[in-house]
Amino acid sequence: MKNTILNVQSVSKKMKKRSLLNKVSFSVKGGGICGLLGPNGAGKTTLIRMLTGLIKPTGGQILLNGKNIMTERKEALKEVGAIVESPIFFPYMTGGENLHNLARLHISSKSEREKRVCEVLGIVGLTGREDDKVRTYSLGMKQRLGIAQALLGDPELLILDEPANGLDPIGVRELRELLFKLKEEYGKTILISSHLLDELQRVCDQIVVIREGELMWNGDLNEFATENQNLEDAFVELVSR
Ligand SMILES: Nc1ncnc2c1ncn2[C@@H]1O[C@H](COP(=O)(O)OP(=O)(O)OP(=O)(O)O)[C@@H](O)[C@H]1O
Repeated sequence: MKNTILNVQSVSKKMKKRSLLNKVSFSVKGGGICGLLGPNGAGKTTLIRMLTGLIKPTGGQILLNGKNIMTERKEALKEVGAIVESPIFFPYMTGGENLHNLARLHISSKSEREKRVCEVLGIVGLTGREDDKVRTYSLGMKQRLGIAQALLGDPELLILDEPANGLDPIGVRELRELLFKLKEEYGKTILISSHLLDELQRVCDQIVVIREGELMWNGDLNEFATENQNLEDAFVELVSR
């Protein structure tokens, strides 16, 4: 039985008396890829911002690999690496320099830092391009550099908010292959939010759907999208009810 890496327990967020999320609960087991779906304004980014410690829930609990994000914040946040909205870089620095800068937050020893930067460049397929300035990178390369940044601290859970947005078909395929590699070779657990439902259907084991801040579905992809109904049809039917 695999450990639960992400446990969202009755999480709510209210802002200015408005309910953005209302008692949302679900969990994600280790080594799985979970798709977070919902129409525009459903609350996906709000949830992701809470899972990465950028904002606080107004109710409920979030456990990252068993650590409570509110009471054990530092330890809990070590378990997660994320790209929220777009990855942030210094465009006039090289990909390698961007990674080295960020690695200082995670690793104090210079030689260990250099080793980890080399490793993450290899994982995301950017070895050989680390001395090029980020402004010369394609969007696909920038997304992979963003994933390399998220991997620096070797987190159990990777959270990617709409990582495939704007990528061409080759970039989408490379991202897909990278996600499989992270899951299968490195044992990472991945939570991915996207509106590209065909793509989610190819990569996910689990699906979570929210609408207007409410949990609509949580379960195996194969239970949600059956042989007769693809993910897009099942999603549209669910959120149109
Ligand atoms: N700081 C804020 N103050 C008030 N309302 C907010 C704030 N941030 C987000 N919202 C509202 O919360 C709701 C959920 O927004 P959120 O960005 O989480 O949705 P989403 O599911 O990520 O949407 P999309 O698919 O369009 O990215 C929206 O109605 C949004 O207008």
